[in-house]
Amino acid sequence: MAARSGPPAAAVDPEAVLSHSFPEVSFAYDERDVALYALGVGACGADAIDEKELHLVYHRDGQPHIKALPTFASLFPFKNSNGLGIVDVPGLNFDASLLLHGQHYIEIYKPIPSRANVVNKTKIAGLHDKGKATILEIETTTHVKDSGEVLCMNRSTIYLRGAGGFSDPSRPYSYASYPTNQVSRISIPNSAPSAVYEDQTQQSQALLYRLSGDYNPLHSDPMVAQVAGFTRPILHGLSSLGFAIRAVIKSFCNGDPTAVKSIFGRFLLHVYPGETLVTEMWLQGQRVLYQTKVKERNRAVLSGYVLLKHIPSSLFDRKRWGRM
Ligand SMILES: CCCCCCC[C@@H](O)CC(=O)SCCNC(=O)CCNC(=O)[C@H](O)C(C)(C)COP(=O)(O)OP(=O)(O)OC[C@H]1O[C@@H](n2cnc3c(N)ncnc32)[C@H](O)[C@@H]1OP(=O)(O)O
Repeated sequence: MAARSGPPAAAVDPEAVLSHSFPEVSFAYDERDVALYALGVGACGADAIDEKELHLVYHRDGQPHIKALPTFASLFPFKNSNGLGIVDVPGLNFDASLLLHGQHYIEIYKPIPSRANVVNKTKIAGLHDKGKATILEIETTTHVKDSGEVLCMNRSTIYLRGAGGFSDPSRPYSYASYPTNQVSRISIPNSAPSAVYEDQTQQSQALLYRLSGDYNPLHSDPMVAQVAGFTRPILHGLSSLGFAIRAVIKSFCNGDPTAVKSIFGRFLLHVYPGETLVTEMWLQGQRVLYQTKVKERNRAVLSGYVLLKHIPSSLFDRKRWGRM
């Protein structure tokens, strides 16, 4: 994504932003993309023959195709033109070097195939003036090109630091086209988590993850990271989300990536590649609440929930015995 030069002009014209329509975008992906993504979110990172994860990166001849993680779908919005497709939105002036990913929501309607020709339809789903920042929400629905079957929907919440203050502070502008309770910040239970999963990110994690399609230099260029206020390049929010959702799938779905219906995550703080992610999880009916902390700094960096299609029967016993 190219940064605009100079400070943002009086930042946002909501009418112009909301009337923008995005072009449809077609693209294809295959198993190589699916496997590369899985490595970028740590699959088999601790054990190259992990029986709950090898199917995410490899399949032997005669076996079914490798399986796509549900969060593989989070890459689809990055196929939109001009990076994220937001650089050219009229009436939206912002400094791209200050952009952060704030939240992400995914609905999965069909298991994500390991290869497909697909089409993105994108629209603006939200715009909020937070004074010091503007929040822009982009919704991308992806369907299979030939059949028209709808696969998934991504709603990306983008936090544009320094671009707010375009409305009356006593009645700040806020628009959303969806029920906001889908993505409200979750409260972490006081009880002990049902499961805890620890994962080590690699120093090269962001350099590997970017090859899946988010080439924002914030994650690779030390100078750009410094301008954005970080001591060094930070990990993509969607890579951290991928780590957390892998933890849920391993802990509650016996490694089956098709068991997930929807996913929500709020990025609370940046992660530096090389840090250790500890994901605590609480099973509440079909929902798994989670919170991911960076072990080295003991800070929460991500929290949210995963809605499962059903509670796997193997969990009934484990639930009875409490903590896994
Ligand atoms: C199409 C695909 C698009 C995807 C684009 C992504 C491109 C990627 O390359 C970019 C990345 O991956 S960046 C890395 C991942 N993200 C991060 O590391 C951000 C971590 N979070 C933060 O730093 C702070 O929460 C921060 C800075 C976000 C907010 O902190 P503060 O400024 O201190 O905010 P605060 O004063 O607490 O709150 C102000 C108002 O904003 C709301 N808010 C806060 N954090 C939010 C968040 N994470 N997401 C959404 N909204 C958020 C608050 O609720 C508050 O609003 P209100 O006053 O109405 O309650």
